[in-house]
Amino acid sequence: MSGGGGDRGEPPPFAVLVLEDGRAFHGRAYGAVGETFGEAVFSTGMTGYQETLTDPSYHRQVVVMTAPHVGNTGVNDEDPESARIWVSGYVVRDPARKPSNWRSQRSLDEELVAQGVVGISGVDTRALTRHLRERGAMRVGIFSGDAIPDEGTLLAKVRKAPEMTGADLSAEVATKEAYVVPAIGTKRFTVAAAEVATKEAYVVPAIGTKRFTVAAIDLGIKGMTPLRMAERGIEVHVLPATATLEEVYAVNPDGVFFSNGPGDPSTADHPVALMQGVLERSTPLFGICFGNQILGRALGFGTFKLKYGHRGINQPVQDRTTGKVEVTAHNHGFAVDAPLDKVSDTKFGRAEVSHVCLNDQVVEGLQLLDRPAFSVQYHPEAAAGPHDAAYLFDRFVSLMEGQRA
Ligand SMILES: NC(=O)CC[C@H](N)C(=O)O
Repeated sequence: MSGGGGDRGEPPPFAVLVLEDGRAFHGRAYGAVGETFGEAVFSTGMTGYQETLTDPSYHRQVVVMTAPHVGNTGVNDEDPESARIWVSGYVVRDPARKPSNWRSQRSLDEELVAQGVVGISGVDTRALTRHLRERGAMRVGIFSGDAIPDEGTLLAKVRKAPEMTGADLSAEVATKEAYVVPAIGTKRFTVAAAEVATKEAYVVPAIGTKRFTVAAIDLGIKGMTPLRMAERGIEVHVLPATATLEEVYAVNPDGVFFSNGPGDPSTADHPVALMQGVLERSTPLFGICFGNQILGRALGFGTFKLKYGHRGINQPVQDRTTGKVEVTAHNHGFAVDAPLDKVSDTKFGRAEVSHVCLNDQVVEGLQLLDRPAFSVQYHPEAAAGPHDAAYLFDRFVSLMEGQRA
C-alpha cells in the first residue's frame, strides 16, 4: 500500500494525527499505512530530508517538516546517514507527485513504504508547528487506513506511548560491534555489522597518510562524522555505546570522540562515566550533540528539556572564543545547564561555555581550559546543512597535535 506521492489514480487512505493534548489534524496516508507513535518535533530544514530521516538521533520522534514540499528530489543510496530510517513517523504538507533529480533512484513515498514508516500528508504543518512552539514538544500518534477508531480511542493510545523525558535510547541505535573507518586513502569505507553506520557508498576523496587514531563512541553516530575525521587523516575506530575504558584504550587512541544520539542525556550514565575516565587521562576529547550533553554531565552540570528544541539547518551560533557567528545544523531537544557569564570550576579544572545559540542563548558548546577537551551541541559534520562549523574537526586535530608536541 502506498501513500501520498505518486501518480496513481486512487487517493491514499485517510489518516489522522492526534497530539497528546487532544488536538487532531486530518490528512492522507504518506508512506506506510498503519499506526505509529513518538514525540512530535518540527524541523525547519528546507533540504536534506534523507539525512533527517536516517539520523539515529530522531529515533522515537515523529518529525514535522516545516518546508511545504517534501520529496521533490526523490531518494538515492548516497545520502543516508545510517543504514535505515529512524524517525518513527513523518508529517508533510505537500509531497512531490513526481521526484525529479539526476541522482533520484525512487520516490520518498516508496522508500517510506519499503521501510514501513507511517506518515501523513496534507497536514497544515504551519498550524501544527505553531501549536508545538506554543505548547512544547509532546507525544503524538498517526493512524491511517480504512478503519480508523474514534479520536477518543486514539487519544488514549497516544497518552499511553512512552515519553522522551527519561528515555535511554543510545544502545538501541548504536552499532553492536566495533568497526574501523580508515583514514584518507584510496580505500572505500567498509562497515561491518553496523546497524547504524556509514555505507560503502562513501568514497574517500584524496590520497594522504594516516596521522591519528580516534576511538569514536557510537551513541547513534551519523555516517558523515567519521568521514569528516577520515578526511583529516584520522583512522576512526567506531565502538559500541557500551564500550569500556579498556576497549577504548585498546585501540591506542590519540583522541576520543563521543557522538550524537537519541534520548534523554540524564539517563546516559555509562557514557558519562566512560568520558570521566578519558578526562582523567587527559586524552584529547571531542563531543557532538549528545556528546556535548555528556561532557556537561561529566563536568557536573545538569541537562534539561527544551520546550520544543532546535531542529534544522539554519541556526545562528556564536563561537565565543573567536566572536564569529556561524550558521549551523541542529537536532536537539535537550540542553546543558551551564553558566554563560563565568568560568566554572569543575573536577576536571576550569570549564566555560564556548558557543551559544543567538536565537535563545542556549548553551551550544563547552570547553575545558586545563585539559584538551571540548564539545558542541550542534552538527559541524553538517549532512545536511552549511559547512561553517567544519573548523571544529580541525580544532580536534590541533588538540591531538598539541598532545604529541
Ligand atoms: N542529535 C543529538 O545528539 C540529540 C541529543 C539528545 N537526544 C537531544 O535530543 O537533545
